[in-house]
Amino acid sequence: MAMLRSLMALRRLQRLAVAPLSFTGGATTQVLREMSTLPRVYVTRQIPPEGLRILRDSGQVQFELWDSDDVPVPRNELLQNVKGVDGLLCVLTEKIDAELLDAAGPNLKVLSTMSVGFDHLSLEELKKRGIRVGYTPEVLTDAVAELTVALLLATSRRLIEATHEAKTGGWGTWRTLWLCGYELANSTVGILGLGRIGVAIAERLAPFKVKKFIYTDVAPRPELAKAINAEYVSLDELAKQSDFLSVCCALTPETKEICNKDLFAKMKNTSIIINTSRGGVVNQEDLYEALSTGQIAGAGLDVTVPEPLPTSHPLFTLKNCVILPHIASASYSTRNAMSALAVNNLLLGLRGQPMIKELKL
Ligand SMILES: O=CC(=O)O
Repeated sequence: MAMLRSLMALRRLQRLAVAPLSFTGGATTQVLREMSTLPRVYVTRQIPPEGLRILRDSGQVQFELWDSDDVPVPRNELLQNVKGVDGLLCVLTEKIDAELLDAAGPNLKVLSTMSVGFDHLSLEELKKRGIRVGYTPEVLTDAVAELTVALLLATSRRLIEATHEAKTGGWGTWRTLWLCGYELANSTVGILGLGRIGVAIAERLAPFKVKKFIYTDVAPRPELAKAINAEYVSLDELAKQSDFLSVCCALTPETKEICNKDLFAKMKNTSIIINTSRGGVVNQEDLYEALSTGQIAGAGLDVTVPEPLPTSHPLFTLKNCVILPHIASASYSTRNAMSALAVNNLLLGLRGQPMIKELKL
């Protein structure tokens, strides 16, 4: 009888433990923390339903989540909410640094970020503490490549300017050179940082009759380059030869502001730069100068510093600069796949098993 009672109590506990808790620090949360022995997880954002379902159905953890997608968890609350957790699932708006890891304390074993980029994580601090890190590459490659092509065409064929003119009375008679842009046919496309995403972009651009693909990286990547018949060149040559320069590299100390006035000075005045990696790779003051003086023809940016870019930023005043609010991976299927992968990485990590996608620290 006693055994039956404890079994029933355990079942009840498990049900409670896997219910999503959107209250932070309330009495209910406190009671559940005290009752359950399952590993504790904090999720810093309301994640897409696929990931949430896996987390909820796993029965493996008790979790709390910041129940909003519109407002990131304030830093102070985050520091409070991570106290004592075993696992943390974050998105790219959270800075995971020594202060946060100290606030979490020694129980934290696994961090899973719902992003391919990891420049918001202090890898050194994570490594020092023996915390394993999961991330979400590959599942977003198609979406990012697709958006990059869309942004490239919107910029090179001046689509945003054109719809604005059509809507606001600028559309007069058909004119021979009005709203002319640059075409991909017979062009040279340069890729700064050749990885899966760079290859996927090139594969999509090739049918537009691109003449040549070139790329640069820390070293040649012959296996990847072979797939798209791309030639390895220096950064200087990349700047000089590219009609379209697609920035696809990770943000690291080496690539920080690698697109600066020296690089823009080497580019053709008919060239277009597209950045779907991280805003920090581009020096925005130098970019403004290059665009406003006609040193280069246009820029398409999905990423900026800071994000959101203030509406008063000078780059917003330029017709030849198309700015998107960091949406490269924003398709329903991809964001769901990212959330599922992030949750599975977390659960596997907490079980001490290899993650599906784990960063080597
Ligand atoms: O920018 C998006 C990501 O890193 O996933």
